[in-house]
Amino acid sequence: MTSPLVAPAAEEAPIVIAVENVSKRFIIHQDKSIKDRLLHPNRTRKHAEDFWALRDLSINIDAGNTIGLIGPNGSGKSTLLKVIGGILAPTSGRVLHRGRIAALLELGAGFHQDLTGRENVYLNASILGVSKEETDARFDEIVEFSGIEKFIDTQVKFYSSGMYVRLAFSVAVHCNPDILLVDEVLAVGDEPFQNKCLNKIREFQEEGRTIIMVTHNLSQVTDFCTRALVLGQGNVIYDGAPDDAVAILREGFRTIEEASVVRERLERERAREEEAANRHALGKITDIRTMPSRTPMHPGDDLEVEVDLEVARDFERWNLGISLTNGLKQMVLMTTTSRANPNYEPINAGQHTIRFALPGLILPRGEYTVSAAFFDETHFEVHRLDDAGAFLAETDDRSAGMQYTPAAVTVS
Ligand SMILES: Nc1ncnc2c1ncn2[C@@H]1O[C@H](COP(=O)(O)OP(=O)(O)OP(=O)(O)O)[C@@H](O)[C@H]1O
Repeated sequence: MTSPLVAPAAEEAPIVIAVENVSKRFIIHQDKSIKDRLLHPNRTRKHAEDFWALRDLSINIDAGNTIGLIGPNGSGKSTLLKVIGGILAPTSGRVLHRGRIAALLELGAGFHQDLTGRENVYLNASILGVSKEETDARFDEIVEFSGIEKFIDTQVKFYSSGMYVRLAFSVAVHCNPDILLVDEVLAVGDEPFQNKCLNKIREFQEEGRTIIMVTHNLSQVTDFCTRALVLGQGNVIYDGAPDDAVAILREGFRTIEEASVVRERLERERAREEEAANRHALGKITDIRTMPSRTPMHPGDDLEVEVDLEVARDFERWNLGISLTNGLKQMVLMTTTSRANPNYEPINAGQHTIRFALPGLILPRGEYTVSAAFFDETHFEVHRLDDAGAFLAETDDRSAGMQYTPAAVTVS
């Protein structure tokens, strides 16, 4: 059973729940096959089989964390939560905890069917260790939060599942728990109530309380949890960052080995992203200016493009490309420093302006923009700036399309 942790921990966030080598066995009774029954008619119709819902789990949970327990159906989430809450005894191992636990587990658990909502509030609160006087003081708040004032004196057997959850959640959160255990039950409430509960959970987080939630709503895990455990066949197959836990679950992995393959891949991806972010920080295109020899431009006019570049280190080899795009988002021309001048110089850390001269452009009528991208020695795109420096081109309409030419015609 769950027992109080004895020695207070010295570190800042003490361990409030310690699951130590917990296993849970259920005995499943199954009907025997027809053959078995014919061969042994006098024996019982059922045979018992051991089923291990939890297999030697050890988990420490620090105060102030919000833990998401996720995993496929039947992976042991609810069983683990019940063992932590002291509702189920582990077959072996033990759970230690510090502080008051409020558990919102199975629908209606802890509620007595023949008692009214009011009576159940007192019953539930007393199970959570709250005195009658304290419950008296909080009663109105509990009922108001639940939003079921009209039914508070009705026997709970007439409640809808949503009404149960409203009252049970309200009692649990108003009993000042240090640790709140929430099973999927919240999904039963309507959306406004779910939001109210989630806001309450946020409040609890800010107050430094510990929350463990079982949910199939994976966005709740990434939005709310500071840590997530993925269970698979009674084992913890992942314990760590909520984003990774969700990725592992989404990819359908069920064993520790399979999950570790994904974890390694995620770590590699993260390292690559980090490296890319570091490299992106090395250069920035801050401005692009276009200077046509005439505005609007006419066929045969020259265009100058200036790109302001700021780099955080020296670059021996580098490249900067510009492209002209028309109003249909088609690239009509591109060039780079390496194309325009294969012998261009290295650049030092600091500010630079790169000038491109584009003489004698013959552009169809329309609006154009310029994009620029800066590449390092490995051709990695450090930074790009799209669709800056707009300018207009004008023609005498002697031709149309992707090209302009001053078309002439004779008829013979
Ligand atoms: N009282 C019980 N008797 C026998 N088997 C049980 C009992 N409670 C749970 N189990 C079995 O233990 C396994 C784990 O169940 P549990 O409810 O913990 O899973 P879960 O991960 O919460 O699943 P779900 O996502 O479907 O809620 C299941 O195979 C279930 O059938």
